[in-house]
Amino acid sequence: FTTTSGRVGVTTNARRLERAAAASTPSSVRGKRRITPTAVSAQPTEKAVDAGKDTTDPLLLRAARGEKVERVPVWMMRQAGRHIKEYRDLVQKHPTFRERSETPELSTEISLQPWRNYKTDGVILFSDILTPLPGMGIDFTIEEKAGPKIPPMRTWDSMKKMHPIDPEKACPFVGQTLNELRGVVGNEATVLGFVGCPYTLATYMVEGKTSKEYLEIKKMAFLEPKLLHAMLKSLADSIGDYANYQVDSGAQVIQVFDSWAGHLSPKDYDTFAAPYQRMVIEKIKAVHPEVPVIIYINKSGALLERMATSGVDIVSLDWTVTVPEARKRIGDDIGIQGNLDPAILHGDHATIKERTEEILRDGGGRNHVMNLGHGIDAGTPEDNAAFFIDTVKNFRF
Ligand SMILES: Cc1c2[nH]c(c1CCC(=O)O)Cc1[nH]c(c(CCC(=O)O)c1C)Cc1[nH]c(c(CCC(=O)O)c1C)Cc1[nH]c(c(C)c1CCC(=O)O)C2
Repeated sequence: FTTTSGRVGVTTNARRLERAAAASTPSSVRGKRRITPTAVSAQPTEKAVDAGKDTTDPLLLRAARGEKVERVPVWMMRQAGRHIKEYRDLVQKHPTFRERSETPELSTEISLQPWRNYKTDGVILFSDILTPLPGMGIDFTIEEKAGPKIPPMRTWDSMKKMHPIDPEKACPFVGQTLNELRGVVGNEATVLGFVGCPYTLATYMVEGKTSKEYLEIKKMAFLEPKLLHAMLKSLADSIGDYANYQVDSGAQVIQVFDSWAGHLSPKDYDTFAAPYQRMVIEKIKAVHPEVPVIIYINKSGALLERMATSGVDIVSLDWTVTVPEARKRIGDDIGIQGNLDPAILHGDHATIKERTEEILRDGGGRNHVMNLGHGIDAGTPEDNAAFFIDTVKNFRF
């Protein structure tokens, strides 16, 4: 694949768009594009599509397209949620995660909290990677302490209840929230949608909960690979449709999380994770070639080259590699997101500033979106999160 070419900015973007256009059938597919009722007022999406490079578009969106920008944009993974006191107060009144994430008024308010408090360049939908599962016939609950719970699916019989998603029917609250967010933030920030990739979703379905060793899904991979492949394929089809529904409803960038794929050996990653990531990404690019896609995997230091060839526009780094190391390995043409260790936000301001600016200098201000290397820790002082965002916004080369 491509290595350092020295071509940056608009040229890179033009090439990306060419590649994306070649991989799709724009007019016929767009003609059939599903415009949902909630998407009707989301006009800016259409404008961005048609205008291509539009300087009135928000900073993060332009940077994610590979355009030259006036400063590096910044947001934080898992920024909406538990590290914010306003959110924890809201949890008292609305105790279940599903209520908070499936009621548009609540999820809109929670999505906006970090934007109002810190003026982040990105506003991410408050939801979860598991949110679309009931729409595929798989129910889940989230226990505040223990996390997600799903009746484990380990047999062909358990697969019988799985069916393709109809996102508009299954998750209208997601469409409404995204549409509302676009209306509120206008061009002042970029609205991000997100999905979980099939392998990571399957870890929750097969294990039934969060896991450390992933032994049940690995047993399935080695004892009943056909069953796991059937599950992953079914997930990929639905998740691709669900991601497109988010874009139709107003999401301007999509981040795909394959958080736990870093636990696989290279051979198993290539067998059980990569092909299904690609199916999701191709499904998005076939309908929305202009929408930047970001991929995140935890403990992904060994996987950078594989992530860069998944069809995405941006590789989100965890903190186990430096930006220059990543650049050497994946070239200058692809975007990089990250990669401050979230634990550094527990440090003092001098340390936060030093480590943040080091990454910004390493990123060179091109094809770079500043972020953490994983989600913000729940115990992070809000003042430190604010200081991190300000540090990035005040930095100049
Ligand atoms: C705790 C948990 C949930 N769901 C999940 C967990 C992790 C459990 C584990 O370690 O195995 C699974 C999950 N959810 C999300 C991911 C991918 C990101 C990652 O690697 O952390 C993963 C792996 C995205 C998310 N999950 C959530 C968002 C919200 C948007 C954001 O702020 O980024 C995203 C992108 C929100 C979420 N999701 C959940 C809660 C209770 C909350 C809100 C409170 C909070 O934890 O901040 C349930």
